[in-house]
Amino acid sequence: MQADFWHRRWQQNEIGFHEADGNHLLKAHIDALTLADGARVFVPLCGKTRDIAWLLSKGYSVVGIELNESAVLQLFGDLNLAAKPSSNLNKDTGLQYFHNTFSNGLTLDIYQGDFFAFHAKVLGDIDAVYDRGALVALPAQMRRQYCAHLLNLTQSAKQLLVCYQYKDGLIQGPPHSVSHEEINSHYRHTMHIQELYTGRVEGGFREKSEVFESVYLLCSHKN
Ligand SMILES: C[S@@+](CC[C@H](N)C(=O)[O-])C[C@H]1O[C@@H](n2cnc3c(N)ncnc32)[C@H](O)[C@@H]1O
Repeated sequence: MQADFWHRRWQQNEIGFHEADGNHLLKAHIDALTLADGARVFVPLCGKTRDIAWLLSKGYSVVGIELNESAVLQLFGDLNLAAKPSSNLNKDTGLQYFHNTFSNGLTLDIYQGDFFAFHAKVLGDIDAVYDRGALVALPAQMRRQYCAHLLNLTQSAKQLLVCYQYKDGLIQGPPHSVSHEEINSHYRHTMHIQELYTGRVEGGFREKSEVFESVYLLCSHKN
């Protein structure tokens, strides 16, 4: 059901969530993640986000997962890279794998398929998570499962999380409104949650101006 919704969006090119210049909050707050050169950043539900190009340009490797094949092909096309799946469907997960190693040694690994079928051993080691448009893309009943799976997959890696908030019924999600309280309820047991920024979304969404965006830094209690 959910999958059909997203495949239709991509097929009909209804991708208003895609930002031609990437996300300004990532650029403003990346330093909060204190990443080492060459760090590997996981971008769940990545679409064809230009944030991947930006992360690569800053010297980070990127691993992403995206449901829709056309989105993955467009992502590689936008990066002027050949998009050839490296192997057939992974038998355990049903995921296709697209890979590129750049001349500077950075890597881009994109898995195409269902995030909920992704395994920690396929993902490998990562240093941080960047979630923009992933948690907020999912309906309320899936968000708890998403957060639990994300923590599991990434062994509670530190995370930069971008969320939107608006009054009930102002617009029809996605993006869904995800409150600070809800983020606490998903992550506080495992992660320390720091709100780095909240402000109005410039230009609003669908002609509604009362929409706010927030950035959170999540760090495991263990670190
Ligand atoms: C709102 S878009 C955000 C994309 C990207 N993060 C961005 O900021 O442009 C959500 C994306 O999640 C993908 N998606 C939805 N459910 C998914 C799932 N279960 N597994 C993998 N990707 C999924 C959709 O196809 C869509 O491209």
